[in-house]
Amino acid sequence: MSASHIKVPAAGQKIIPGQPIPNNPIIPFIEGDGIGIDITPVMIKVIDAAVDKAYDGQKKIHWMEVYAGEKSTKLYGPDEWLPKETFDALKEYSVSIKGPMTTPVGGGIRSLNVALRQELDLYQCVRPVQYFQGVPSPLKQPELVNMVIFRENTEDIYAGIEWAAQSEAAKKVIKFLQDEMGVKKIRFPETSGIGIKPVSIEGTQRLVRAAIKYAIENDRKSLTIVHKGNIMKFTEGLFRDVAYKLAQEEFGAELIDGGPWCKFKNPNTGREIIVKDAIADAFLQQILLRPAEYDVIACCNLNGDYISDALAAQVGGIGIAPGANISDQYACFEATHGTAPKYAGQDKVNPGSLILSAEMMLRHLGWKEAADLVIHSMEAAIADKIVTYDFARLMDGATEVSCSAFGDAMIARM
Ligand SMILES: NC(=O)C1=CN([C@@H]2O[C@H](COP(=O)(O)OP(=O)(O)OC[C@H]3O[C@@H](n4cnc5c(N)ncnc54)[C@H](OP(=O)(O)O)[C@@H]3O)[C@@H](O)[C@H]2O)C=CC1
Ligand SMILES: O=C(O)CCC(=O)C(=O)O
Ligand SMILES: [Mg+2]
Repeated sequence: MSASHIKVPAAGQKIIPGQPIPNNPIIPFIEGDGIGIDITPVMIKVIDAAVDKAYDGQKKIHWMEVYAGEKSTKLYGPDEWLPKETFDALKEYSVSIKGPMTTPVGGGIRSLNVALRQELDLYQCVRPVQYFQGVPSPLKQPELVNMVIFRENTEDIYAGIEWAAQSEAAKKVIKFLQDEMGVKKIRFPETSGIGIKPVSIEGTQRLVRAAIKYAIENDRKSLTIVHKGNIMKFTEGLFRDVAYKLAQEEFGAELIDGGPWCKFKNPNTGREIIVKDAIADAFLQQILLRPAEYDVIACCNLNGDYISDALAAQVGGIGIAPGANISDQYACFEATHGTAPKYAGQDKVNPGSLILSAEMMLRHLGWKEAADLVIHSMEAAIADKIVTYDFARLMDGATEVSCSAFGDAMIARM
């Protein structure tokens, strides 16, 4: 067994699900690879300042570093990408935040990000996409973009069940498909890699249920089920059908003009919530041309990955796109973007995405006042045109500042 490297902060208290949030919670964080080294300390500094200011020193997060990715291999040993004590800490302390982690393309290790989501069963990937006044955008009316993506986070082709072309395993699977399943459509069976796309009724139900509850609690006007069910009938098509059925059976939605669209009244506000669907390719053009028509989005894992970055681009890019991975017990907050390796260690990139992920975390803890301060100070810095390179290159008259200076500009405006 490898040595322990996690130092538990002496003064903090554990968050225990179902119990009130202590004033001094211990929050584990993973610094992350690549630009993790730049954005994570800035996020911590900004969040500490917001909490201190909002609660006059009465509340304080006790950050506890836990290790994954490249940093972990240096501490624990060359093959220790996700040590057991990291998993254990993320579970034990229940609310955490992480920087991005590298996944090599083609070969090498499988995604540590995906492994974490699977191991903790963080089945909801929640990514709000909203416009901040003054942010550069390719849209004429970016203020019309206000969506929240609920991406299924544990299933789909993203789960990484696949076999390399020409491997014994791929040959075996292809032979099984041909001999026992009557499959005749594999165009080049000798040289095909094979991937499996599991999409389940339970997995879809729990994700869509969470999305609809969110729509109710936040008085949103519609839920759009985004899928490619015309082509992948028994996976993406299943996702669509199960989502509609759940809206009807659990939330009392009634068909509109014979369906499949349906609607129900928000029990809290009496406002109608429309449940509709869109095929993923057409959806990607609609969100550019008619963003106001979309609100809460529910989709399978891979579609959610693509939609997240595409939508982020409409309101400033992935430098400012936050996210949360949530289960019924645990929550692990993380930016939408990756490790942007060419910028690593340059104190250059936008820390906004991770800061806004932490802002979601503050709201999750019920620390609304501190979360509001984060939003207001970011809006104020952007309004003063003090921005990192990604915004500066698209804005007239902007002052380009470093990653850490942007954090300081936020703190100065709290
Ligand atoms: N959850 C996670 O941990 C994720 C991990 N990854 C991993 O990250 C690695 C790199 O992936 P890659 O495809 O390059 O995608 P990245 O998201 O890392 O970066 C793509 C581009 O997005 C822009 N960008 C990203 N982050 C920021 C930021 N904070 N501020 C400003 N601009 C930013 C940059 O654009 P520009 O060049 O125009 O300046 C960058 O080159 C891969 O190994 C991938 O698997 C990817 C996504 C999520
Ligand atoms: O795990 C990775 O490397 C990529 C993950 C990703 O792009 C995402 O979850 O949005
Ligand atoms: Mg992605």
